[in-house]
Amino acid sequence: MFSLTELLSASTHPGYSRPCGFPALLLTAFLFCRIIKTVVKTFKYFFGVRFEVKGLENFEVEGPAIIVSNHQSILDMMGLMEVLPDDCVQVGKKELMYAGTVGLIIYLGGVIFINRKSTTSAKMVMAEVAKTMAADKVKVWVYPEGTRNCTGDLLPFKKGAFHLAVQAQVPVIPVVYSSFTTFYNPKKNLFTSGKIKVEVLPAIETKGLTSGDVSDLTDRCFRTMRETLFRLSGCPSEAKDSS
Ligand SMILES: CCCCCCCCCCCCCCCC(=O)SCCNC(=O)CCNC(=O)[C@H](O)C(C)(C)COP(=O)(O)OP(=O)(O)OC[C@H]1O[C@@H](n2cnc3c(N)ncnc32)[C@H](O)[C@@H]1OP(=O)(O)O
Ligand SMILES: CCCCCCCC/C=C\CCCCCCCC(=O)OC[C@@H](O)COP(=O)(O)O
Repeated sequence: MFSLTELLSASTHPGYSRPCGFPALLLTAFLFCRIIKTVVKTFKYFFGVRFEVKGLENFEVEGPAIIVSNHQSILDMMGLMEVLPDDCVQVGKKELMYAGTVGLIIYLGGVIFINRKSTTSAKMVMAEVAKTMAADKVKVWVYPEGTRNCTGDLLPFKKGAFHLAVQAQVPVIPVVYSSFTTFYNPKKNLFTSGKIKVEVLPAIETKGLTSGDVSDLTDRCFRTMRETLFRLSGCPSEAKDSS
């Protein structure tokens, strides 16, 4: 079994054999994230983006948790830094690691890389995270849509985050960002000034749940987050449901 620290350094290598010392990497990642957070939190003033955050107290669960949120664009990185708990790492696609300096920074920031093209490999990495996140006392942030989506609605959720929560028997904390559609053009990556509402929702417990409950848990989170997305974006859910 590997500690999350080892996994962070080895998750991109088959067999996870790269050895690593005491939690230096994890601690470095947390420290690094704090610095990144401080820097990125200033970006909003240059970009004219405002954040209105509610429900931060819902992060205050005892021990680790899985955080799931909607993922619309690169702008989410600003939104992420507005609320990111200090003891949290993200799950990201492995391609990001090869993105030059940004890749290196993300790597040092503690991102757990998965291969989306190989369910078996992604499941293996996540199973290791499930085993070790309690010992390492970390929260893990997953984008359950599995890709960026700026349509004003949610894509169907992938199940990895929810398997992870059930395997680790830790709560799921949904976080919802209002739609960027009114001020962001994803094709041109252009945006005007705008306000993003963020809501951290109450934790959903998974104690006692088994793999047979994962689909229901996924649906429950999806419905709650979709309702919240429509509410925060000021768009009536009835209209969306009938489309
Ligand atoms: C300069 C600044 C620097 C800053 C430095 C600091 C950090 C700065 C922030 C960086 C931030 C990065 C942000 C990255 C943002 C992305 O990279 S988002 C993209 C990557 N993330 C994801 O894809 C996560 C979501 N995806 C999943 O969870 C997917 O389920 C997986 C694990 C990838 C698998 O993919 P899939 O096969 O397409 O998915 P799915 O249909 O859910 O599963 C297939 C089957 O396997 C089962 N299954 C899935 N997962 C599991 C599992 N874990 N265990 C058992 N069974 C499973 C399912 O139940 C399903 O079976 P059935 O229920 O249908 O029978
Ligand atoms: C355009 C202005 C941008 C302002 C915000 C700058 C914030 C900078 C903070 C950190 C930058 C480095 C982190 C980059 C992480 C990129 C995360 C991302 O969005 O990856 C895409 C991935 O999820 C899904 O990929 P696809 O949608 O499937 O392909």
